[in-house]
Amino acid sequence: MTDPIELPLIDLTSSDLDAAGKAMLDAAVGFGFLYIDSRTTVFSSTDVDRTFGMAEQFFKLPLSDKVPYRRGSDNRISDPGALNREEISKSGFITKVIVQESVLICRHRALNIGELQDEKIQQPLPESLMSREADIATFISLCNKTCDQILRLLARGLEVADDFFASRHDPAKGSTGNSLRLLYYPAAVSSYRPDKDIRAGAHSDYGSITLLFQRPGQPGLEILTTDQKWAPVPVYPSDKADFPFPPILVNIGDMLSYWTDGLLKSTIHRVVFPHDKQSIAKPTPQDRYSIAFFCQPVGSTELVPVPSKVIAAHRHKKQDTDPNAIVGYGGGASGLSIDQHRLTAGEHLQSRLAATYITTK
Ligand SMILES: O=C(O)CCC(=O)C(=O)O
Ligand SMILES: [Fe+2]
Repeated sequence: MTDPIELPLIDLTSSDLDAAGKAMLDAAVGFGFLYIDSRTTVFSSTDVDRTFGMAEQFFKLPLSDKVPYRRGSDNRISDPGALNREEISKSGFITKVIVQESVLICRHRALNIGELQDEKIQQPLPESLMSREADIATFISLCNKTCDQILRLLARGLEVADDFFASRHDPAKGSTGNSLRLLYYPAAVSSYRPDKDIRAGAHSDYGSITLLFQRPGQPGLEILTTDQKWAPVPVYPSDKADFPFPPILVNIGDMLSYWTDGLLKSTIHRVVFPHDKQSIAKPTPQDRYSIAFFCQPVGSTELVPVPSKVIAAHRHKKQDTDPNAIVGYGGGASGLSIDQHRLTAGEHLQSRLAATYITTK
């Protein structure tokens, strides 16, 4: 097995914005993944613990109470009924999914909460969550604030206006398709097949950035390194400080990678049953809970070229090795989709969602 990966730990409150922007950009270019130091975020440990508490309460409901909240085609309605049944086929993901077999069983349960409107939940949810609407709204607004801080630092690193990305992700400007996903990965059971079973299959995320909250002692995420090896991502970085809660793991999604002509990496990742913790031969196979927040631009945002010299330099370098590469200023190749109109963020997301979910009745 590959050694755990050492990801950079980024401080969101640094007064040296140029240095913080450069550190953020280097991590996004080098790994596509990074930690945000939880001592420097807008979240308190109470905000995080409370949301995990809601997730535990929800996933402990009897199955019959959860089935009505299965996901609809708009990616908003929840999906907890997909108990061990979510299937990802070889053709399911457009290019990036890696599966050993045509069908892989992903052992997780997820509840997607779509964008709120006026702090109100827009989908049916069980009473135990509906009654916590204000807490959910608070958590989502802290996630949005964190994404805003990250996008500003990335813009600083790319040497464009600080609000280049942030203003295009402002939920006040229109619907974004942002979503909060509560995830539960049950511990291995006796029928667990170490060579076949996986908790979440290999994939890249679709949007701009994803925030991932994890629990102490519940690892499982792995990323595919440039030499095509799976490297575990520890819940805590090796220089373990006194964090109030595990650092927020951030990864770049396909859209931001496309938008920056591939400079920022949308890295393939998966969730496994870590052998040391999850083998059923061990006395206590463990559950894993995580919370993901998927951040996207306002749907109508045209993925216009990013006027960044850093991206231009990256493209020129690519062109040196491939004379047919198109040189531009961000925007994904020439910034135009195949039918020659500028792709919007909403179109980009819909094309990925449509290709991913297979209805399994
Ligand atoms: O739960 C995790 O650790 C990762 C989840 C994930 O990658 C996803 O939902 O896209
Ligand atoms: Fe993911």
